[in-house]
Amino acid sequence: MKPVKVGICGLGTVGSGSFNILRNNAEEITRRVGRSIVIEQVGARRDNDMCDLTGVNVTRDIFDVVANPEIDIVMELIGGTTIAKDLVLQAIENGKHVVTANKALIAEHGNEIFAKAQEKGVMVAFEAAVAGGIPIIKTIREGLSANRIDWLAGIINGTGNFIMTEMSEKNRPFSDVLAEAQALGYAEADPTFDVEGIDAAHKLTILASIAFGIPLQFEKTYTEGISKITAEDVGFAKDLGYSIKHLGIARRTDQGIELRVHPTLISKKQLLANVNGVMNAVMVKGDAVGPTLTYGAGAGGLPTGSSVIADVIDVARTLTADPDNRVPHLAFQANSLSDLPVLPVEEIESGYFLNMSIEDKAGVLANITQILSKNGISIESLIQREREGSDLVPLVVMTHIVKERNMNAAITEIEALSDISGKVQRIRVEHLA
Ligand SMILES: NC(=O)C1=CN([C@@H]2O[C@H](COP(=O)(O)OP(=O)(O)OC[C@H]3O[C@@H](n4cnc5c(N)ncnc54)[C@H](O)[C@@H]3O)[C@@H](O)[C@H]2O)C=CC1
Ligand SMILES: N[C@@H](CC=O)C(=O)O
Ligand code: NA
Repeated sequence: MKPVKVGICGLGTVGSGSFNILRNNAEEITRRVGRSIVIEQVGARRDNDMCDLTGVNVTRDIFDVVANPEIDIVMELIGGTTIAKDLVLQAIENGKHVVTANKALIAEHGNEIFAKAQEKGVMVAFEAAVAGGIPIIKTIREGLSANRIDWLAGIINGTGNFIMTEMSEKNRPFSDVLAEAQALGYAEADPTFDVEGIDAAHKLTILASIAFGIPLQFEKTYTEGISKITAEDVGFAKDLGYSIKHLGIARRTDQGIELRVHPTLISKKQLLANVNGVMNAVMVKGDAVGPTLTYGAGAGGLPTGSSVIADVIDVARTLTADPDNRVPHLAFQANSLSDLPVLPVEEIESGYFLNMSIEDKAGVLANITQILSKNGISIESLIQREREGSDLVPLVVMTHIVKERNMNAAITEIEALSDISGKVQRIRVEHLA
């Protein structure tokens, strides 16, 4: 059989990892596909020392790749949402299948891209876009397709988890760990995407769409990063039996879909609480299967390349299939997507960990508990400690589950008390059962 011909656009961390996997595992891949997959052309601004480009047709203009009539599959590995969007739309227009690792592109422009791909009868595959090397898209879209998915929750940013782990286990400064994550190729081109939760929000947007059959709605995803978490928060959480993890959570409720990314306290007994470093893990709860957990490297050239090339293989195997019989891009048939609303964050329900600095005098604690009770919030546990050399002492309150709106009202009232210094630190708590 004729070989399948691919064109690689972008030869950075993921591009070079994918290039080397295709080269090094060529024989295994041919045995799996039934024909070989060859690199017809590479579009790169510059060569990459990690790749032996001897004999490879290299162009400095990535649009040469999408125009190349020999190429069946275009791999978009440049990142960003401007040139990458033009490139992918042009590839589709030219009848090429596309494999991408670009979560920002899929989360923000996927609805348009998939509509165009459907019109043209081509596939756009994006396993590498969520949780790097973990086959989570395939797991939800195919492995769990018999289930009504109730919720999913995951550690879906490797850089953030690496930073949190190194800071809490080795007391390393934030900026050092971030610099190391960048050197290792884990971070986004703009690392605030990792640190402020934007990258995780892109990924959660995609996961929620394929789990619940809703259009991609990145702009409605509630997003908080890890930058405001202090060593004191981590210490108190530990004393209470919890770890703080940056989670993406998507949950179906009677009112709609909760879609949120934020630091979260989870019991140390949860498997997720023990996912450290660059590793990612996603729990998915289906009505038939119950809870499942998928775990693996969330970033890095070879792990991410593993997902990119798995997609290339999938596309190569189904090149000749009738487009109507392929797995739909968003797991559900495009004309069967649901208009379930994404809930505003005030409507979500959660437990809360509150950490505040209060004056060490009679009556303050009573005022705080009264405000909480007035807003329908019941306390699960409470820690008050001395702080050496200060009249202000930390007070930590853990609450039972309550609506975010009630918690907002209580925090506003507490912050207005004269015996409270500064803001109340609020971290949500999840029990994931
Ligand atoms: N690094 C990682 O672990 C992961 C990255 N991703 C995604 O994969 C994509 C690529 O990321 P990385 O490989 O980390 O980035 P990178 O910055 O290492 O590589 C991107 C490459 O594309 C090239 N490039 C950009 N614009 C170009 C243009 N117009 N013409 C030619 N070359 C161009 C750059 O020169 C660079 O070599 C991004 O969408 C990223 O979000 C997804 C999962 C994991
Ligand atoms: N910057 C991302 C890369 C993979 O998606 C991360 O750290 O998870
Ligand atoms: Na993946």
